[in-house]
Amino acid sequence: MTTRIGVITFPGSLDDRDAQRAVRMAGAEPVALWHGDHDLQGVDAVILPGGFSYGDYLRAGAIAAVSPIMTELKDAAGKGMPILGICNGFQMLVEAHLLPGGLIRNAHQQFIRRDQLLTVENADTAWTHQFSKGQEITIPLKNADGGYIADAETLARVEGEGLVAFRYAGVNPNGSLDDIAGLTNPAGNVVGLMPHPEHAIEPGFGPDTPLAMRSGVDGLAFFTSAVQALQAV
Ligand SMILES: NC(=O)CC[C@H](N)C(=O)O
Repeated sequence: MTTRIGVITFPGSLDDRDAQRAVRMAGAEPVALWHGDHDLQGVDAVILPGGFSYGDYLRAGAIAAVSPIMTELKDAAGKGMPILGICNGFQMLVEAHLLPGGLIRNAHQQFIRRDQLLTVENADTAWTHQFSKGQEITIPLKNADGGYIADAETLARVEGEGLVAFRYAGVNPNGSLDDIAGLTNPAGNVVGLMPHPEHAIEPGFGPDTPLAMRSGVDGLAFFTSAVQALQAV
């Protein structure tokens, strides 16, 4: 049976089409979902895409986190559905308390765009199991509000329970605590990260370092991991 992965579009989403394309390239059927509907259309997994939902008013992701479809999304998350939040989608997941902590303005106060080296810290989630722990991958980063924060107690829990999915390697581009670039929930079905795997799925369209040095396709395994996990059920 075809795996169907929904991508929710919010007012101000930018990367929903790119996420749909990544789903298609991973061998699944993308399903366009709308933030204002109370309906996940029976999909097997959901992606919250990057962008500037609601213009990043209040805080990035804060208004999207209380939009109608989040009721159904939270319910599905609790039942184990694979959910991936990319950049603005990661911001939504923390604002919706599906992942712990918060995301604030980059420490240097600038929007940043760079090809970012990451270390895979948790390869035991629905979206990362085709990687191996300690693997280094390059994924594009482009945001203004990527600084990860958490109080001491939350950070100790995040580290102690192995909820760090990705860390920035080489440089910390935004002042994130413990170099945290992405998180998983304890069950491993909900994953969020600031970099954009959907922009690194095809040679020539990914990170802009010489292709001889880097494949530019490190992002594809996020999507094929979820498809494989769902097809194994
Ligand atoms: N690329 C994005 O998704 C941007 C996310 C968010 N609006 C920020 O600037 O931090």
